[in-house]
Amino acid sequence: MNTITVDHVSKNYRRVRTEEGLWNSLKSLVFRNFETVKALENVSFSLEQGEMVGLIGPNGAGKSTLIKTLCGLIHPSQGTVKVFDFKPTDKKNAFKQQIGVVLGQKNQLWWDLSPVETFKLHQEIYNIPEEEFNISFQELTQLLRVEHVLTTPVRNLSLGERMKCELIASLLHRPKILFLDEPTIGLDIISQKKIRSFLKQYCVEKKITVILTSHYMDDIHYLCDRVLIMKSGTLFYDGKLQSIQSFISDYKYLRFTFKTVIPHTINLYDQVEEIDRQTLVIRVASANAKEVLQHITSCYSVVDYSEERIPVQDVLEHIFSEPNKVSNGRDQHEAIQ
Ligand SMILES: Nc1ncnc2c1ncn2[C@@H]1O[C@H](COP(=O)(O)OP(=O)(O)OP(=O)(O)O)[C@@H](O)[C@H]1O
Repeated sequence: MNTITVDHVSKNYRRVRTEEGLWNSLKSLVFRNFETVKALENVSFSLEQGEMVGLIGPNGAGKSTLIKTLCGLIHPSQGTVKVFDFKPTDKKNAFKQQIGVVLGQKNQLWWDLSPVETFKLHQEIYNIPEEEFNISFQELTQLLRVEHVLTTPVRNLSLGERMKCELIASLLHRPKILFLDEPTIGLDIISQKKIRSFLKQYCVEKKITVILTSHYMDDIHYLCDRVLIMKSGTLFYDGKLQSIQSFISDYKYLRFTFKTVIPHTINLYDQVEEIDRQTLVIRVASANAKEVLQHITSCYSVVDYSEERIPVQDVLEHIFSEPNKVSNGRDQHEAIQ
């Protein structure tokens, strides 16, 4: 069953455009020039119950706009969004009960209250029965190991402790969908790992549908099989994370291990990715790979050779820096058909 259906959604913002200079700034107080920003353009996809999906893209790609549209915070300019059977912008209480939101850069915890006081407030807001609240509270605080900070004012908590409490606040009412916008931002590696493994364990067990926005690819790798890549407001790619490596077919990585130290005479071709005493990894255009391979193996003493998959990070860099070329489908391969 689909929990989220986004059907040909576009969102345009109108914003004031001011020209440079004092005179133009003054003039714009009276005569306003507006420009339209296409933050989302014809975006369609659907998610099934329990799917964990990574939403990635460069700055300004439209990720936050999409999350806000799904939460009902903004109206789409065109198209429809359905979350279960709800239209998010109707903001029905029954809809709000189904979603949890964590925005890494914004607090939902009250700064001067302790976490437990905010959790009690959430109990009131979401009308959570006492017994249900106690069970969720125990389970979440134990899993995230925050029992020792529950009565400390939020302003005195570390970033990691605060983020764990943010997660608890968003899950106490047992939502079926969780929107996570940069949940590990600014955390040290150990705290990032703890939050990731908690999310994996908890969300898989409870079959919670998760949309995760993160600039840390480790989060996406660990938690999401499927990724939605946004670029300039369009859904550029929708498919398995592993499949994006085959997205770039125009170059390859070749790894050579030489019998002796790499000779100075060697032509390093397109690009050296890694070079050590006896090891060389080069990035070559796929069309030239065979010729390069033949040349190196015939001219030099190579003891080992392999073709390597292009790291996901490099594929993304390539996608983000390329001029827009939309591949809007379930998977790159499906999209092209
Ligand atoms: N309230 C707004 N009014 C006008 N333009 C906006 C508004 N909010 C966002 N935009 C514009 O819409 C585009 C998409 O912005 P959005 O915040 O959705 O991108 P994003 O992918 O979340 O970026 P980031 O990774 O930097 O958070 C950007 O060009 C942004 O300047």
